[in-house]
Amino acid sequence: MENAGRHMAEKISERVSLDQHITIVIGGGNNGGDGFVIARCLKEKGYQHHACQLVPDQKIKGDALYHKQVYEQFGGMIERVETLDQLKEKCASSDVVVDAVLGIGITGTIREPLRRMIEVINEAEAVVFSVDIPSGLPANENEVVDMSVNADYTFVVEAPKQSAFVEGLAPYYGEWEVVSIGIPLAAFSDQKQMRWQHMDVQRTFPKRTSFSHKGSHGKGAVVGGQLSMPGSVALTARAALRSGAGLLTVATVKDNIPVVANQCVEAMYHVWRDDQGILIDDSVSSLNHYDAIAIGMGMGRADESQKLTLRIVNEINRPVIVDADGLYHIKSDLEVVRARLAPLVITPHLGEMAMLTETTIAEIKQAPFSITKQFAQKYQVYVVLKGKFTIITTPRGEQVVTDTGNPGLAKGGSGDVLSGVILAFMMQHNERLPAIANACYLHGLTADMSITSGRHTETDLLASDVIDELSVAFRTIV
Ligand SMILES: NC(=O)C1=CN([C@@H]2O[C@H](COP(=O)(O)OP(=O)(O)OC[C@H]3O[C@@H](n4cnc5c(N)ncnc54)[C@H](OP(=O)(O)O)[C@@H]3O)[C@@H](O)[C@H]2O)[C@@H](O)CC1
Ligand SMILES: [K+]
Repeated sequence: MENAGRHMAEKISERVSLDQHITIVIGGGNNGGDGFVIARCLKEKGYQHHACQLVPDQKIKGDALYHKQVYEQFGGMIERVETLDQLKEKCASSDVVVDAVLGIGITGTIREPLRRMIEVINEAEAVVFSVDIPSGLPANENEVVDMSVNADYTFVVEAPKQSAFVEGLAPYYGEWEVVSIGIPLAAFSDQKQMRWQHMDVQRTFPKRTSFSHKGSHGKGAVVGGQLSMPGSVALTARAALRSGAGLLTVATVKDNIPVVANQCVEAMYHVWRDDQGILIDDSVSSLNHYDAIAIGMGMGRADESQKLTLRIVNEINRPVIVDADGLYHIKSDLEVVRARLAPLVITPHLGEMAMLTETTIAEIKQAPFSITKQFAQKYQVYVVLKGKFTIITTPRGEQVVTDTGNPGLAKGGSGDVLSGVILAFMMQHNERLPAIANACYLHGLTADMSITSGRHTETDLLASDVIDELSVAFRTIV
């Protein structure tokens, strides 16, 4: 509590000047305890502040009581705020409100008078900094907001909670950052998701050596494309080559080859359907010679495509990434997926995940972590649930989140590019989770950097621009 409060006071002082007035609103649990530490640290720094206790004295116990007493011993004054009018007056005379009323220990609907007090905080013009979580907001997904502080900024203790990544709940946090208090992540319950960050990419990204040759970076294959959609496989292939694939073969229908080859001269080509549209048998078995295979992009939903997808999932003992139309094909026989032993990565967006799990998009938005975890564990697959936050789940149920990317990626072709980056990274990395998480992180970072650099806007950014800009993001980690 001392560490948490001290770090948060430090963060507050980076954003608030000494002539601004701060009110710290304090509740009865350990979240309130953090509030007493913050009040003492801000006092030490010379801030004009009011520490307002919103609950009766008997509610302050344990560590929180200890820190209340320490604050008082330092000459701090605690004001007991009981009425809404008293709270309104305090908020009106403050530039900043520090919200230490309720943390992750809430149960049930928010009781009075705190409920109306939260409304008062939200009506105030002051900037609101929430301690750990906006007061009243559920920490986990799949819960509804009864009454919550609408924070401008939240200092999350040690690890973000699920609600920070759930569409309907995330906005209450405002901007947020993690305040580390030196507790290992493993000590947290699994409701606290791990955000995959830049330092994780730097830590896990494989190094290329000067003795590298094309074979040592893996041979990959991209299987997909039908006559009306040659672009998808080309995007996946180019993204894979730009992401370090040593050798890449595109298996597509015959008439596509000249079109795709024109866009991707570095790849090799293979026909998977003959002139009558019939699957060529040895095109499946030959895939066992590759280090990883991506399938489904621009593939169409014809029977032959379905047959090919299911045969690859069933017969190929190399890592396989299934995207786009391939996801519809595996849905037709998920038992083949469950029976498969080699790694399978699926990369659905919300609609595809709803289709796979026979739920609705609204249900997935409400409980993305538990729905994907259930599916990943049941079918023993890696799931990349794409969205504003991308949730990556392993067959064992471990989950990480990447939060790079922007609306510029919400366009046709982005998924094809991501599949190509995942394919290439899986060819170069022995561990699956870092390979996939690094791909998602860097794909999003590329889109972000294309916009912050001023070279593109969210409106004009194309999937092929992201391929061309990958080097900018890669340069930040090598
Ligand atoms: N995790 C860590 O390692 C660390 C955690 N830390 C901090 O501890 C926080 C969690 O603390 P916590 O467990 O004491 O719970 P907390 O959120 O303060 O809530 C309890 C209070 O809320 C009240 N209350 C409950 N429901 C209510 C309702 N519906 N409506 C109204 N009131 C309600 C309840 O009242 P009661 O039921 O007793 O009447 C009680 O007073 C965490 O968020 C972080 O800030 C850090 O200090 C450092 C290390
Ligand atoms: K809070």
